[in-house]
Amino acid sequence: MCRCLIAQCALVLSAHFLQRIRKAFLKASPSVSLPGTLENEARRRNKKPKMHGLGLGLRTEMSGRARITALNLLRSSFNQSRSLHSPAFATKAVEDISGSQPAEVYNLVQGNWEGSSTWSWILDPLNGEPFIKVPDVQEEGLEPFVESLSRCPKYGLHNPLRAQERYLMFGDISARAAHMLAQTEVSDFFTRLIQRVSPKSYKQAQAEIYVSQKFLENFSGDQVRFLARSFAIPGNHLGQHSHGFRWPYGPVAIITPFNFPLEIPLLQLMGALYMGNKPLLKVDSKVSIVMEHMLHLLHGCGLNKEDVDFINTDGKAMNKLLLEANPRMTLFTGSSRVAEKLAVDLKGRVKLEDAGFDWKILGPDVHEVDYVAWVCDQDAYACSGQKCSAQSILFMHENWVSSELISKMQSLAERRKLEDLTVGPVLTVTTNSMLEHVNKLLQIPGSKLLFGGKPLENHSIPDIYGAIQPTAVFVPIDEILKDTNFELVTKEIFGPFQIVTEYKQDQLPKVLDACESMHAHLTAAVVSNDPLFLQEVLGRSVNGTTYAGIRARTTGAPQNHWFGPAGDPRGAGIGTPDAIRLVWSCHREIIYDIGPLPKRWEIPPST
Ligand SMILES: NC(=O)c1ccc[n+]([C@@H]2O[C@H](COP(=O)([O-])OP(=O)(O)OC[C@H]3O[C@@H](n4cnc5c(N)ncnc54)[C@H](O)[C@@H]3O)[C@@H](O)[C@H]2O)c1
Repeated sequence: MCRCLIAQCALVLSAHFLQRIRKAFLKASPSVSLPGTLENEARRRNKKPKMHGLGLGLRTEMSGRARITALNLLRSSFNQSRSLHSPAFATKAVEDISGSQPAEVYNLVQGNWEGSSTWSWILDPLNGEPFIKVPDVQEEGLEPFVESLSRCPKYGLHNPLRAQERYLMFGDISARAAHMLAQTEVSDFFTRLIQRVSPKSYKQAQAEIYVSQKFLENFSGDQVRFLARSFAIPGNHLGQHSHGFRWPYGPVAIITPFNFPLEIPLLQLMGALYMGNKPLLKVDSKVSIVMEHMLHLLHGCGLNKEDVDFINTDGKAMNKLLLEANPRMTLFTGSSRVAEKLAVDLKGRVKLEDAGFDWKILGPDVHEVDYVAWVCDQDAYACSGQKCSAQSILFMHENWVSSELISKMQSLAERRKLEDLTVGPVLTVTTNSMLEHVNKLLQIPGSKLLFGGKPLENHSIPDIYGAIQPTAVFVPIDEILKDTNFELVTKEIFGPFQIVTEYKQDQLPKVLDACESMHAHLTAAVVSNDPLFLQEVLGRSVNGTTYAGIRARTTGAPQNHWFGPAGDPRGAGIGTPDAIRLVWSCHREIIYDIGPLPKRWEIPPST
């Protein structure tokens, strides 16, 4: 009762405070619109915001730096006023974000939340309405980000010999953030926010929160300093010993794609911070609203605002920023095309998590058909196939052909529906290009459509995105291996699509040749409990995250095991202590040699 009264008073007071700030803000700068009210303001003055077509959507011209301090103030008071209804860091309730009530995202640079002179609109993947306004920093607006990164020395914000208390600080921040993410209200907020921008089922979106929460728990307390564990080796004489340290890179950049709006950027960001780096984070603008909110949460948990910069811009401007700011290391997660470009532009100072063309081989022992069919369905079609670990090709041993595997996979695929987002918009491949790909495959002799292959119906997903039924195309193994077909068949389609093929007992070498020839070696699954079969396949393949056994899957990047490609020295990892150490720190050896000199030491002859 008493608590309820206090809460009501707090609500009235914070609403009152917000109102005062708004009035003061408008008085100080009458030509400026408040967050979320640009359109209202423009309407009031009988003017439309200026818009130009740009990539995904539209741009609007906004006023400059003068309003920023007031905006920062307003945003923090707005947060306070919402805190009784939504998580305190939420700038808008998820269900309110829409064409009529668009959300706005801000950049964070040198400790300040800022807008940009140019903005772009993100289109709602479910109905095409412009629903999130995001800064679109142009090349001439990069300077503050370059300047901010340049302030961080190469020896980082902390390292094993300096500012050691920050290791403990990050342990505390992680503990608090883990606690926050464990709250149902917070977890539900992030789950639904992810669903809004990267449509996937509630369970799939929630898995990102779960993994992030467990990851933060894992690095609570003293675990951050344990990441920087060093070692010492006795030297050659008295006073000499060598110490191997995990040293930060200092200024670093993180670039992440749209498909895991929280998990990928958060885990990489925290890893970078734990090891003493200052990261500049760029998340695909389509989904950056999620990390913007996570940064608010982290600030609430004690993260210094100057420790991370956050930019919303397109790939071209980001590329330029990297060349100008010259981060000591860039972690890139995304397509192989961009990965290869950055590797050259940044002269190899990169770690890469790029495309996946992930294979699954079913061995000779046929059992648990229902289970295997269900895992195939999840691997190929959950998140509408938009996981880098999605099952791209299924090699079936001949013994599985007479089982009901394919028909079971088909019925599972047909259960998927747009209403619960078990199938939904594909954000980087259009319907036409996916269907065109299917048609090209069907020209290959012996190939056939197993199921799917049609556009989704009765929806308002805009044409810039894709919408097709979960689809499987059969292509004979001998045809796959032909030079004329191999590239086409092994092209990653980042949507609900897979290739299926079968092999005879004596054709296993052909299957392994196909896997060897693929250029991406991210995830794989060997579905068999036959130890000799497992040994043969595992010993002749390379994929970085490989599941083996009758329950094997291709997807799954939990915090408890390494996830990343193998076979490439530039390959990064995510999630585990090893991944963090490999990606976010380098080895430094300090050889202490303090003497004393041996008694009666004399200068020896030159050598
Ligand atoms: N290996 C992994 O862990 C992993 C995880 C998720 C996604 N992926 C891959 O990501 C791809 C899907 O994402 P996408 O199509 O959006 O990828 P993408 O390469 O087009 O974009 C990824 C990010 O890079 C930015 N970017 C684009 N060009 C850039 C440039 N020249 N310089 C700097 N930044 C640039 C984008 O704005 C985005 O933030 C798939 O190939 C998928 O397999 C890999």
